[in-house]
Amino acid sequence: MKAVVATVAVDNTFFSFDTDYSYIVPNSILENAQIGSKVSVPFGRGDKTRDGIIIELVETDLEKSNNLKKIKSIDEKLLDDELVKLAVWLKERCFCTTYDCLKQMLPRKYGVLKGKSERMVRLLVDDESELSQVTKKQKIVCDLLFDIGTAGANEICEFCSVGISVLKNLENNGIIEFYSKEIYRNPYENKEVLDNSEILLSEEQQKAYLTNKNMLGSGKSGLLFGVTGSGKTQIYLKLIDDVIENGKDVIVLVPEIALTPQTLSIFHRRYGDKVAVIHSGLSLGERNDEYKRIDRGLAKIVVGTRSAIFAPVHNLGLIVMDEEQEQTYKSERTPRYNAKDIAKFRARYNKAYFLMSSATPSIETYSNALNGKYVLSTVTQRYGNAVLPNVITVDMKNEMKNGNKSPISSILLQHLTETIDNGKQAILLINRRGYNTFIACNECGHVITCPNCSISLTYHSYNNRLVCHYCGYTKKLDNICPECGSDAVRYSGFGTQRIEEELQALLPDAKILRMDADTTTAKFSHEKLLEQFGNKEYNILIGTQMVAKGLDFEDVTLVGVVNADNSLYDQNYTASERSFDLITQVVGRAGRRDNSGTAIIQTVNPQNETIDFASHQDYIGFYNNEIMIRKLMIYPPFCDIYSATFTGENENTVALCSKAFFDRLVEYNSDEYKDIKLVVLGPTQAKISKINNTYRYRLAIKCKNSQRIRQMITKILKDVNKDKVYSKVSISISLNPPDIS
Ligand SMILES: Nc1ncnc2c1ncn2[C@@H]1O[C@H](COP(=O)(O)OP(=O)(O)OP(=O)(O)O)[C@@H](O)[C@H]1O
Ligand SMILES: [Zn+2]
Repeated sequence: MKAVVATVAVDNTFFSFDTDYSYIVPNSILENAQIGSKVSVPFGRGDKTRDGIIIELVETDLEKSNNLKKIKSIDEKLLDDELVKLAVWLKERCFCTTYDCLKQMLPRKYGVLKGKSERMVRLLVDDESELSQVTKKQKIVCDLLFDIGTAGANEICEFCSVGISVLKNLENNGIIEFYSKEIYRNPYENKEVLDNSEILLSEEQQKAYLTNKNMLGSGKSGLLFGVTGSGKTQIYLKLIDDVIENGKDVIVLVPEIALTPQTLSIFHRRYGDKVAVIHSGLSLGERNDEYKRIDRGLAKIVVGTRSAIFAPVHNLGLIVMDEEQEQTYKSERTPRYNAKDIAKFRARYNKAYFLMSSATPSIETYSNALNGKYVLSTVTQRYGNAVLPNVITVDMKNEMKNGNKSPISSILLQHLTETIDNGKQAILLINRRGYNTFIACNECGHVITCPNCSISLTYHSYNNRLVCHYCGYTKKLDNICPECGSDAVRYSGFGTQRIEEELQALLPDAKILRMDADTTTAKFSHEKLLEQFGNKEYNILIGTQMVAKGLDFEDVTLVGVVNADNSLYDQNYTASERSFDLITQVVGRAGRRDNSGTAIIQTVNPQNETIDFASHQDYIGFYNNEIMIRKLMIYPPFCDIYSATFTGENENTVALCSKAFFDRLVEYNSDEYKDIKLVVLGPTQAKISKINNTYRYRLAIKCKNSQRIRQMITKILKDVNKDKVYSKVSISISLNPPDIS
């Protein structure tokens, strides 16, 4: 006698115990059992019912399967074979359970919900480790929000079977917040196609387009590298036209939906209701609707953030990743995947093509393009008559010497005045929000920091409070030093609010728009503010990095970087790359049409190489310099880095846990895993050693990523997890994270 045995990924199991669970498929449901089917299974000693997904089906002898439990009931097939294979592949790389991976692809899990709610809820914390004190019910709510970003308050109560008081308590603890949904303009309002005119490419654009067109159907990856304003969007729109014409589906990934309203509207105008949009601002109901439209083939083009890479398209032909260098493509939550790796997997599986696009590609990507792993296409000129802006670097040390104490140099002020007089617009980048960014006691030198985090507090003028940008702690402003009691507390450092105030004093008639996390608390107010700026209701837009990228405004002729030094001295190996990217991108916002543009970069280090390369928009120069440093110091792409982060409420236990991990690592590496070459950095306190009363330690392993090393790390994790002493420490492993400090 034969029996069919299913391998089932079961919900809510622990990584340390995760194996593949086998169940007998009873004859009564055999007909419906498929890979990707949702099932209910008995689990554990009490045989409690759990959800699961079938990931494999095999026929065996009945005797061999005698002691197996039986599947209780079966539901519809929720996932294509492709996505199930992807989950299994991902699980092997992300140190989590198969179900953790499947969950990324299972929006229909929430499919029972109907209706839209106006009152929305979103998380205020980024990391699960910050949730150590929540109740069981609160945890269910947080897990849901971690999965999907935001949801309606009613939806959450219904879905998690909790009362509104659970949400209220989470709100009181600063873990979630309520917001009204009205501010968000429904992207699907405008469903008709408004503009499907043929795109006429310039000669250079055409060449890049043809290179990529040749790659359709190859299963491979490519890089479209073109200076800011070179029309990369136009090139991939034309590719998308081709793919759609061939009856295939497209996924377009963007770094953040709220910051790319312009890109989104191009897609809506061109493809109408063939576009599905997936991002974390959708309610459960909306998300569910979008997945249905994709699944049924009504939507052919999925535009979305990182998680849209898991969209259930059935006939994938092309994946485009816009601004491929952005860190948002790397998930720092379980499963800690990089959307790029998923894109490569899906391109290979479907014989589709994966195209990355950027004016400032990541060092790894450009290196892969040079060594032939990716197909490289390049656009060196701006489209039409537009030229790259003229760049002026201002040495702020001289400004000081000449008696100008303002954060706005005289040259920048003069250009701002001229720009406004000419009826044009300016964008100013300032990297910090708030008013003063540094508060210390003149008497004893004490720096005022957050009581919950190892972070200095920022002064916000609008509510006259000190605020922690990590945990949201706030405190009323007073001038008394908490350490020595003197009233000599002084405020320094410039944030966006301070710059706004200074500018308004210098240019009383100017209409100034400030955009940062404080002015855009409602997620989609970005869109509205940008629209107002586009309608020329303002002369100057000032903001944090959210004003630096992707914007395409005809009348912006001046760009200013108020303090180019802010991000340069970060301890991370990616620091120069990030500064170069930010400065190049913001400079690239000026003079994108017929008007020539000017960019003014203020710095106290005019000799700094990164600033110099960025001011010339010299990516190749920057790359050649940076790749040498990476090679010398052995950093990616010359190695891979696994970083392990240890977090918990008791600092001593966290430190000991990181040490235990380290000891195991050394032990295994000198014995069973002797063949693996690696270098360990740490363990040490993380640069931000405490967030929301949770202590953080770090360890980094430089190595060559392989199945062997993943096996070794898995073994160490299981060992350490089994030790009860460390049961309250959570360990997360991430491959090549942008931040290892
Ligand atoms: N072939 C074309 N026909 C008409 N307009 C074009 C063409 N190519 C580019 N443009 C216009 O030039 C401007 C810049 O193009 P686009 O925004 O695509 O550049 P980009 O390379 O994506 O820039 P960035 O990297 O700075 O975001 C846009 O307003 C776009 O409409
Ligand atoms: Zn804090």
